[in-house]
Amino acid sequence: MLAPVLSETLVALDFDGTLAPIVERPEDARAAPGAADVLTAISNRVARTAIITGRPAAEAVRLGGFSSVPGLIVCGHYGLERWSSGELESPPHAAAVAEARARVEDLLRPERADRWSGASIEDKGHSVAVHTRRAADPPAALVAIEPYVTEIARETGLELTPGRLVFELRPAGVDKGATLRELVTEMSPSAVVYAGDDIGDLPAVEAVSALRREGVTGMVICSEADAVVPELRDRADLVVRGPEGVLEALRQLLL
Ligand SMILES: O=P(O)(O)OC[C@H]1O[C@H](O[C@H]2O[C@H](CO)[C@@H](O)[C@H](O)[C@H]2O)[C@H](O)[C@@H](O)[C@@H]1O
Repeated sequence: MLAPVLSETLVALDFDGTLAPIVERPEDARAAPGAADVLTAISNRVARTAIITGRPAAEAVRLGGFSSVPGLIVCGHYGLERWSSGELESPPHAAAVAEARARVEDLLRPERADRWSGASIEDKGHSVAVHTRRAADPPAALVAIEPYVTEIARETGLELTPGRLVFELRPAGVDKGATLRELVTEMSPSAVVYAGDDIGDLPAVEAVSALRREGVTGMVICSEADAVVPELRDRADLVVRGPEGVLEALRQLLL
């Protein structure tokens, strides 16, 4: 399907769960073995390769080992930041994030945290994430903490974004769909491939559907990581087993 337009294709990829296996501690995540080589091979054949991630852009480059992938664009914080050719564009931090961080730190004090004991904060600068993967009962801890982080989001004017055993508090108005659209506007590709695994990837999947209606060839790859997001799996053209499966699908595109 893509072979005739491969050189005019934009390949956009999520990071955690798609290029990097899910691990217990966010700081321990690394791209699957061979990921940088596959991205290099892809970049040499397509119009553009991009990563669109909830991570800070420079962190995704570092954890992935992607600094020398030719022409790679990394859109961090869902598109708030952009890294390319070693240069990072990043707006000033929103003041509301500092307030949210203090409120979350308070929530996680041991004397308040009985129902989400083991939950941890990830301070991402432009946003704050609350993870429950290391709680005794991670899904129950996520449910228990939800009303409290919802209240923090409401009071600080930040957006609450759910993910894999995580809630993120981040500036509103940016999502992976809008960011994918921006890249398409800049590059006018004939085809778009998007690979993701989580709820935060759904706006990009929606953007691919809209692009198809406009005549752009689209392909969605769903990475089934440690859990499945049915709305994503049901809309995917290809469902693969985690980052290893994503890399294999990308290799197949080159054949
Ligand atoms: O858009 P992504 O690249 O998928 O990033 C989304 C969030 O991923 C990270 O959290 C997830 O992966 C962690 C490491 O495997 C895992 O421990 C956690 O449970 C997952 O939710 C990252 O920590 C967040 O900052 C990203 O926004």
